[in-house]
Amino acid sequence: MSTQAAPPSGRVVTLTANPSLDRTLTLPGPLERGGVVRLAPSATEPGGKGVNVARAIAAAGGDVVTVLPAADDDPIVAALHRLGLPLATVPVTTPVRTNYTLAEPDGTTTKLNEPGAALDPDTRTALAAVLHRYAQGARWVVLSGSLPPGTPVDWYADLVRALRDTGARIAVDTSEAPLLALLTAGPDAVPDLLKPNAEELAQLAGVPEAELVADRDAALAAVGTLHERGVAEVLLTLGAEGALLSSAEGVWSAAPPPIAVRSTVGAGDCSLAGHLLAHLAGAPPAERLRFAVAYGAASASLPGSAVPTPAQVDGPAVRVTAGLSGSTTPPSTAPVPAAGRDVR
Ligand SMILES: O=P(O)(O)OC[C@@]1(O)O[C@H](CO)[C@@H](O)[C@@H]1O
Repeated sequence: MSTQAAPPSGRVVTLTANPSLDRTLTLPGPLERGGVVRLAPSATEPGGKGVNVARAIAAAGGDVVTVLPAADDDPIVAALHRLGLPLATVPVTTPVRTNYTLAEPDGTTTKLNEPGAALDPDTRTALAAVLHRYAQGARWVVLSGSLPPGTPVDWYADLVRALRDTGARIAVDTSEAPLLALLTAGPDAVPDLLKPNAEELAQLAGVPEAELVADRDAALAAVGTLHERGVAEVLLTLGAEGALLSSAEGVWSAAPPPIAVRSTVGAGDCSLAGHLLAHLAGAPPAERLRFAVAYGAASASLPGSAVPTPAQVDGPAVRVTAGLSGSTTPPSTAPVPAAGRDVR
């Protein structure tokens, strides 16, 4: 169990352009395709990557606002109100998608994500305006998750450019075409922090995912290609293998404590939240990584898309190493926990 040395200071604003209601189906045994499965009662939680980041930050007492498209009477709005999460919605006429998680007893997590409804150009413009307004004076803006169908793949790049005059740092966690578009959009569209997982980095670097997970030098070389494109800080989450943080200040790697994995959904989002909470508390890079891994592990040990409270996060249990094979960095005054495979 761990608490931060200082409380998080400053606002975080997250955007979830393609939010979801996450329905977790808990299977009594291994999935048998073609059979009838009698489920335990299932739970539904508000989700989408930016929503999860915001929930974890709010649970730690951080100042956070989450921006999303949703009708006022959409169940996700009521669910977020119940959690007390400050939100700014742009109204739409289509319901928020439902994403399904199949959770098997051995911790295997299978995700079935609906595409979500398309956003019309006016809604996109309104989302960008709301985001810009809340970003004024914020410390971080987080752009997370897939883009709804039909959204130009370079929309995140446009948002990064538009947000620059707010002075907020910008973190991005996305995948596939939007991630590629972001990294090829030019130097004025580069985020301050990128949080790929091994699969995403492998796609970007053209290297097999297994190689990145097994070989830290290969992972570091691939991360280097992101720095070459101007990304200042990279948080590479490696599921059960921990994570790596790289910036001009150096490189740190961290291994999570052994945990019983219940659901890896949202573990990557919680890792990003842990990093941001540590940054807001003034923690140095090694501690930011410690918090990232500790939060990811705590998330993976919880069911469904649940996010941990600080009391569930065990920072000192995370082994942080300076460099790839250097000496272990003991916890400073700050703490936190880490992850199973980070399923999108
Ligand atoms: O379809 P996307 O936007 O890539 O991911 C959506 C999603 O899988 O991400 C979160 C976990 O990271 C879940 O809450 C949500 O269902």
